[in-house]
Formats: sequence, structure tokens, C-alpha cells
Amino acid sequence: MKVLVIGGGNMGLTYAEAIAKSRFLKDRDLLILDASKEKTEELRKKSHFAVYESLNDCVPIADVIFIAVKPYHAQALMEDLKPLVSEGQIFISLMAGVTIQALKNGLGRNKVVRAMPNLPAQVGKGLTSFTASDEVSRLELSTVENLLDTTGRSVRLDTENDVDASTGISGSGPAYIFYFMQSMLEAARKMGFSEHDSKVLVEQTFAGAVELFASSDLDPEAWMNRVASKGGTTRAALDSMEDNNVKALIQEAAYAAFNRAVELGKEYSDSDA
Ligand SMILES: NC(=O)C1=CN([C@@H]2O[C@H](COP(=O)(O)OP(=O)(O)OC[C@H]3O[C@@H](n4cnc5c(N)ncnc54)[C@H](OP(=O)(O)O)[C@@H]3O)[C@@H](O)[C@H]2O)C=CC1
Ligand SMILES: O=C(O)[C@@H]1CCC=N1
Repeated sequence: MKVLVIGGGNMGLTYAEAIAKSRFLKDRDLLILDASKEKTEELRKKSHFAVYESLNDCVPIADVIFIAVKPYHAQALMEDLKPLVSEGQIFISLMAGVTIQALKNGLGRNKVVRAMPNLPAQVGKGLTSFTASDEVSRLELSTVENLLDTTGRSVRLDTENDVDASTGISGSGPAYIFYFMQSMLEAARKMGFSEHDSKVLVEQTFAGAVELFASSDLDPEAWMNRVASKGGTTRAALDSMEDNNVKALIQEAAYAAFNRAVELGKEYSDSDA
């Protein structure tokens, strides 16, 4: 089986590296292509995949094709791909918003998977949600799942609306965590801690809390109650967050990402990508 990754940026390269590391494929069976000359030169320095500059040379020989370009490049790319693709090939789009129907129309092919990864894939801790067109067989789905799992975990969802919703939670979610981290770092600096100490305080606090959360079935509220003593410091902080509606605002942000994913889907299907 040959796997081609189109787009060697954050996500495409992450996937290519993870598949290469997993030894799921033989080295020369993993192909990668990027439009930028600079990037292909960088990619050539890595030995574990075959780097291509022309779609003509790699698309016809691939069995599975990852599409990892920005959504606004989708239409132009699919126009170039359409004359080169063939029946039996499976397309896995990592693009936010672009719908299965837009992919089917754009590629003129039916075996399409729409996946939403997240950035922790770079360290093998990614979460990729996905859904597939009916034309992808069970056996093909298990190959797809194996490929996606090379970057962490995957969750198969029933509908594209679920994938849009998951974009608001796991796809964009790492950025919300970084936002929270940034706020804590700024508070630490304001309190007079050095850059180094601020980073240690914040990093270890996040890492520890995540590990605790993963270590049992306790929900976050139960953990909050274990940290907070009656009339103590944590309660003062939690009350402040409640008074300022922080929970509702975070939920609003997650919905903003979800809604934007739906909106992107409409933009790209309107343009008949
Ligand atoms: N970053 C993230 O956390 C997440 C991203 N995604 C999705 O992943 C996709 C890729 O995002 P990301 O990796 O961040 O983007 P990047 O811009 O880092 O990477 C995309 C790469 O594709 C190249 N490219 C553009 N057009 C073509 C083409 N026609 N043929 C080949 N290569 C091309 C770009 O080159 P150039 O720079 O020259 O344009 C660039 O190197 C997006 O659709 C996004 O929605 C999904 C979940 C999370
Ligand atoms: O911001 C974006 O559009 C992409 C999708 C999820 C994460 N990054």
C-alpha cells in the first residue's frame, strides 16, 4: 500500500512523520508532496519518505491520499487532482469545514474520509475525529483508522455535523488550553516570578492536573472540590471565575469554532469545490 500526503505543513508533516515512525508502511511507500520549493527541500533532508513536486508523478501510484492543505487551497488542488485520480483510491481530508460532498464533487470520486486532527498529534497525543462516505468499506475503514491512530487516538463519528462539533472541542481545543496557560503565565509574571519559574509553575500544574484527571473516573468538579478547602484560596478563585461567567464564555468560544466549521463547509460547497 502506498500513502501520499499532500501538503507538508503542520498537519501533513505531522501525519507523515507519525506514519513513518509507526513502521506501518515501508519507507518508500510513504510519499509526500508540497507546493512550496523551500518546503520540499526541507522534506528531502528527512530520509523516511519519498518527496514529490509534481502530482502527476505520485497521485496515480497512491492507494490512500491525505489532503492537508488549507481549506482555501482545496478547490485549486482538487481541480489539479481530478484528472489524475482513479477508482479505489481513498481520500482522507484533514481540512476544517470542507464537506464530504464538496470533496466528492471536486475529486469526482466517492471513497472520502473527513477527519479532524489536532496539534498534539505532533507528540503522538493527537485526537483525530472522522467520518466516512458510505462507499468506504469496513476493511478500508480499518486501514484508515490504523493510519489515523499513528498520531494518537481516533474517534469515528456518525455525521459530518459531529465532526464540525468536534472541531470546536478537540480540533481547535489545544489553542484554548494555550490561552489559559498564557493567562496563568501573565498572572505569574505580574506576581513577580521570573520567566523560568513562571513556566515551571504553569507547565507542571497543567501536566499534573491532566494526569490526575486521566488517572480516575472522577469528574472535574470532584477534582476541583479536592483542591478547594472551605473558605480557602481555591474557592476564592473559583468563585471569581463563576462571578465572571468564565464557563459560559469558554462554551461560547467552543461554539464559535463549531459554527465557523459549519460556515466553512457552506462556503466551500457554495463554491462547488
Ligand atoms: N494546524 C492545526 O492545528 C490543524 C489543522 N487542520 C487542518 O489541516 C490543514 C492544514 O493545516 P496546516 O498544516 O496548519 O497548514 P500549513 O499551511 O502549515 O500547511 C499546508 C501546506 O500545504 C501547502 N500547499 C498549499 N497548496 C498546495 C497544493 N496545491 N499542493 C501541495 N501543497 C500545497 C502549503 O504551501 P504554502 O505554504 O506555500 O501555501 C503548506 O506548506 C488545514 O486544512 C486545517 O484546517 C486541522 C486540525 C488542526
Ligand atoms: O483553525 C483552524 O481552522 C484549524 C482547524 C482546527 C484547528 N485548526
